[in-house]
Amino acid sequence: KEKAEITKEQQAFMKVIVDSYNRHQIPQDVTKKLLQEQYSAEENFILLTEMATSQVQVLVEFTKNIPGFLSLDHEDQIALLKGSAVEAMFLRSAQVLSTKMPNGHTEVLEERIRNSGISEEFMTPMFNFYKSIGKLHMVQEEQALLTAVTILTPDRPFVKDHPAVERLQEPMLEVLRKLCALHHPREPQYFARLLGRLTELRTLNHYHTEMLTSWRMNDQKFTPLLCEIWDVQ
Ligand SMILES: CC(C)NC(=O)n1c(-c2ccccc2)cc2c1CN(S(=O)(=O)c1cccs1)CC2
Repeated sequence: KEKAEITKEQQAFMKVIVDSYNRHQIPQDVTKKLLQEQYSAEENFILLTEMATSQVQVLVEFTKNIPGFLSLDHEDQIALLKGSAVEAMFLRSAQVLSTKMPNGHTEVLEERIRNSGISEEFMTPMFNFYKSIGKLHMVQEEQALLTAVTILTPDRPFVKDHPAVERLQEPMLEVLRKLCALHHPREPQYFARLLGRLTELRTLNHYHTEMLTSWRMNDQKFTPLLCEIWDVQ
């Protein structure tokens, strides 16, 4: 019985992460811009650059609030951020798309993303991922914890102290497991399905690297922050 109950300290721990997750939303005006009048592919690209840049800023703030993160080795902190930035961006994108929007808005948003200079071959895996996340109907706490679990993945490139990262990720996974049981009582495999999405997310890293090189061809500009976090230029 006690295995299923979320303890008092787990509640407090989760509250810190969920509050931080909710506090660091992407400014609605940026998403609103994507929904306004017709844009050219170039303008859509610039809007996505703006959104992705602001999401990285939000990601850094959220990560700093993860209990214990700031006591990790500083170089490992950077390695975790850089290693998870693209996955966190796709996870956030999926969450934005799966949030209830006024009818028609999701389609417009999809249209803008499809017409932003991203080659067709990356659209399919990207939108498949968005759909597979949408089908899970995650509650906010699950979204926040899944993002924190993604950031605290010990086997990122250049991470030196794996055990220290595992020690932070484990309690997150434990709370996430209990949350899944609590919010999806009729789906005993829900937690496993959630973690399965993280595997799908990793494949998007590869597509993203390919996207970047294809963009480099027709000299699309990124912001200094995106270049820094993605190791481009
Ligand atoms: C919410 C934010 C984080 N999402 C976002 O910026 N999106 C979204 C997106 C998805 C659903 C709703 C709203 C937007 C689709 C794509 C991106 C960014 N990337 S990118 O970072 O590779 C990029 C390419 C060119 C410049 S930046 C490309 C694909």
